[in-house]
Amino acid sequence: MYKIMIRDNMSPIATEILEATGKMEVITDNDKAGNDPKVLSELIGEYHGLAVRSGTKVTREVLEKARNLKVIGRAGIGVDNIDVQAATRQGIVVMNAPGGNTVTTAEHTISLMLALARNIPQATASLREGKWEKKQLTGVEITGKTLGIIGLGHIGRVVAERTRGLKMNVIAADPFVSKDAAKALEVELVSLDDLFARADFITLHVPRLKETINMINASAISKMKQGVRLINCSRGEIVDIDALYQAVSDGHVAGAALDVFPQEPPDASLPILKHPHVIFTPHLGASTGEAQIKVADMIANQMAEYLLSGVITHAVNFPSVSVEIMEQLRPHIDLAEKMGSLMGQLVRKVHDITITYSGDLTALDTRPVTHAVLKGLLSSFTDKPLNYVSAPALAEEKGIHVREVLSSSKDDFSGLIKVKLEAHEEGPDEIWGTIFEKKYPRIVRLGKIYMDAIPEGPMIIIQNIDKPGVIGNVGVTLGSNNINIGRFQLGRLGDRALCMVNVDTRADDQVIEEIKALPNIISADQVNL
Ligand SMILES: NC(=O)C1=CN([C@@H]2O[C@H](COP(=O)(O)OP(=O)(O)OC[C@H]3O[C@@H](n4cnc5c(N)ncnc54)[C@H](O)[C@@H]3O)[C@@H](O)[C@H]2O)C=CC1
Ligand SMILES: O=C(O)C(=O)COP(=O)(O)O
Repeated sequence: MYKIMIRDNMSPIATEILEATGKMEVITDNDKAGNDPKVLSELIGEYHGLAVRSGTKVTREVLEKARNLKVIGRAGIGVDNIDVQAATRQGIVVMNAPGGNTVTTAEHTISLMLALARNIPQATASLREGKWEKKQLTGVEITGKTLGIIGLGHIGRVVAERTRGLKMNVIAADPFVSKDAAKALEVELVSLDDLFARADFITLHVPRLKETINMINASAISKMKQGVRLINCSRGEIVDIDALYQAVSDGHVAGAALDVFPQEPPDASLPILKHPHVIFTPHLGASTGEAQIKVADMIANQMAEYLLSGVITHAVNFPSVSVEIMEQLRPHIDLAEKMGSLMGQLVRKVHDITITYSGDLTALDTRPVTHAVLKGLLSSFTDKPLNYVSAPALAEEKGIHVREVLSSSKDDFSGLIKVKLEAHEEGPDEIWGTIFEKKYPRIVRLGKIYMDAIPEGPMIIIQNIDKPGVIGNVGVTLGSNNINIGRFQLGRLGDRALCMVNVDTRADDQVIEEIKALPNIISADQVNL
């Protein structure tokens, strides 16, 4: 049974989906850990899965205690409340649910823009106080006004489409969107400075990144039109809240609508909370029944699929692969891990790896196969627990440079994986592998010598001078030590030969030393695959 903790008032559909697998015990914990990572750290140890929204801070401190955790599911988009780097290093998959709350958040943005334009929250409060302030609460029309969208991604695009229908002139700044893509949306793509200079309303839809934190600061605001109105449904840290307060106070910014805050919930003493031209919602962008069902349904299914079948979708720290592609990749992933492992056991202190894919493999997403090579290779370099998620992070930590190449060269195999190492030591620097008949793994070359070897179980790899008697001597040595040979594969190039011997039981070090001492032997190593 897997133990899953669900937090942050997620839709109950998540629990239903996970429990329906019959293999998961779900604990809903909305209160116990509150917002305090210390309390969560004490609880997390026994859980295999954790599902959260934005309320839970999954910090390094929490992750250090998460010894059984395999997956964190974010029922929403932003994963900035999760230390993804620390999770990756620990091999924990972090998944989100892109698209599930897009429309709802775009609709909230437009609601806030209209409420801001027509002073609706202020008018409600005024009436509640028994006043009738028609003159003071006069608003502005949005028709014909220019809306500047910063971040033309999922949400930005829905906002663009809907606000064009409201007869706004929509411009956008996003360095990662092409002019053609924007044109297809009938949006004019402009520079950030241009957007600041032209927009009557500005709405933010960028992720929280080091480049976007405080992007709306005093200097940015000074480039905006007098009387601009700002809407923030992205993340609180994108706006320098003190600079915004200053700008609404001196009238440069006519008003602002904030759904998100640098600290959530914000301290009640935050000055901007009292400003009459600023309206607020408590991070409600994604809070509709419809969106919450969609994101909870997505994340629960993704988490179950990963825990039960190893299929990873919408992970932010691992390439996402569909079930069908995973089925095609699976034999290659297993082979790649064995190839990496074999090389890791033969050659230590690697500093550069080039993995070349050719044939059928080039049509697939080969990134998971690369992760498998690294996992196999690095498992013999570390005693830390390692999996497909953490392997690239560990390679980076060890300063190993990894290069992936898709080759169109026609080899004699339908799909070929070549792993070439630059190592600090002597030894075969290259291994080639393929899959026969869609399921049988084969090593077809080691170093410069072609082979036909099955990578499984204990194997003895021998390099020798190609002279008579070597095979007989190796056979006698293994036989006299009661080690049965399963397969004995040979290859040669010039006067050099290579034996890859599958043995039924692992040989003691002393047997390997005996083989090394035989005539014409250059090297003998035992690996376990
Ligand atoms: N208030 C709420 O409840 C919600 C808030 N969000 C926030 O909204 C953000 C955006 O969500 P999506 O549209 O789904 O994400 P997305 O990833 O589809 O779009 C983000 C866009 O920002 C652009 N971008 C990145 N850096 C930029 C920069 N320096 N300048 C301009 N553009 C830049 C990207 O190219 C991308 O097109 C999320 O990251 C999340 O933080 C998301 C859902 C609900
Ligand atoms: O999906 C996101 O990024 C959101 O900000 C939504 O947050 P929530 O799940 O409503 O706490």
